[in-house]
Amino acid sequence: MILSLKGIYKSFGKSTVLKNISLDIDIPKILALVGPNGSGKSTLLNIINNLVIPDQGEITILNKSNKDTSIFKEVSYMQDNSVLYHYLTGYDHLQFIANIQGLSKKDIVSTAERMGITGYLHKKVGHYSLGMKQHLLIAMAIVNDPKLLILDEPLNGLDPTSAIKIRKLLLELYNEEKAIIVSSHNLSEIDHITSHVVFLKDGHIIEEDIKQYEYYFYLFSVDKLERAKDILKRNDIAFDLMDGKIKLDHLFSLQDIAQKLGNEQVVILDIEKIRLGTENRYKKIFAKEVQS
Ligand SMILES: Nc1ncnc2c1ncn2[C@@H]1O[C@H](COP(=O)(O)OP(=O)(O)OP(=O)(O)O)[C@@H](O)[C@H]1O
Repeated sequence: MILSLKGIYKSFGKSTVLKNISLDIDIPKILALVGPNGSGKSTLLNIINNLVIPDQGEITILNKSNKDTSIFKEVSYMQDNSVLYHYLTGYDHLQFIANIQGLSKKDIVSTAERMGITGYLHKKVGHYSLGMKQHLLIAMAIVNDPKLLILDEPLNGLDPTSAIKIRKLLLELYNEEKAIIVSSHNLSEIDHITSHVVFLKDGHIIEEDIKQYEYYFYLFSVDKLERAKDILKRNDIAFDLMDGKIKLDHLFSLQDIAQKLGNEQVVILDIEKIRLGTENRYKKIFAKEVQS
């Protein structure tokens, strides 16, 4: 097990942000941590990285306590760009990590090449755009080739081309047998890059395999709902109701359904083909928050 959380609690004053969080992560895995602003994502990531001390609970990384300094070569934590020094160059930042981690100049150069930042590596960070800073932060996180990579909002400020490149990089790292935890608000990106999602809601986690979101369904609006339900039941066609519409699995033949309803004077007003996806799952889990 690369990371194991057991019974983590954390409060700030009277507000309990994390309640009995337990989670096991093995390699290879790309896991997204998702939740509304203030739900405790950064607090949880900080706790994993021993930057915030939980009130209760245990964190082990590669079967060692997260307080054991020997694990620092195996873990990287990318925070937001406030950790960067504007008066230093990108190279200075990478060299600083290389010195601590006992890495060579070759490691810096190859990481810079992999991240496509060689062209501005010797410029001061104060002159970097948001996307350039983001590339440097990721370079700093991967230069030591860690087994566990924790990235807080890695796609922040990236244009579509850069986002596609980072997505590719994460998949490469996954194929190199890493475990990656990504905190992100970008739900459509999560569909592309992750295998599992952990939703943080009211201090608890809901962990799900993303595969279950990958199915499509149809939503039919009809003029005579009761008659349509009756027709489907008589024809042994399984359906659900959603927002006053008929929800059907995508495997049914649209033509066949339309014919059966039409034969009995039910008019189809609209048909939507919907992919469940992380965003729709999020809307369901956080229905109250989304509506308010
Ligand atoms: N050091 C602290 N002192 C007091 N309260 C804190 C502290 N750190 C976090 N909090 C509170 O804990 C809650 C969770 O904050 P956290 O930053 O972990 O949320 P988040 O999910 O990362 O939010 P966002 O998506 O906005 O980054 C918030 O209500 C925040 O105000």
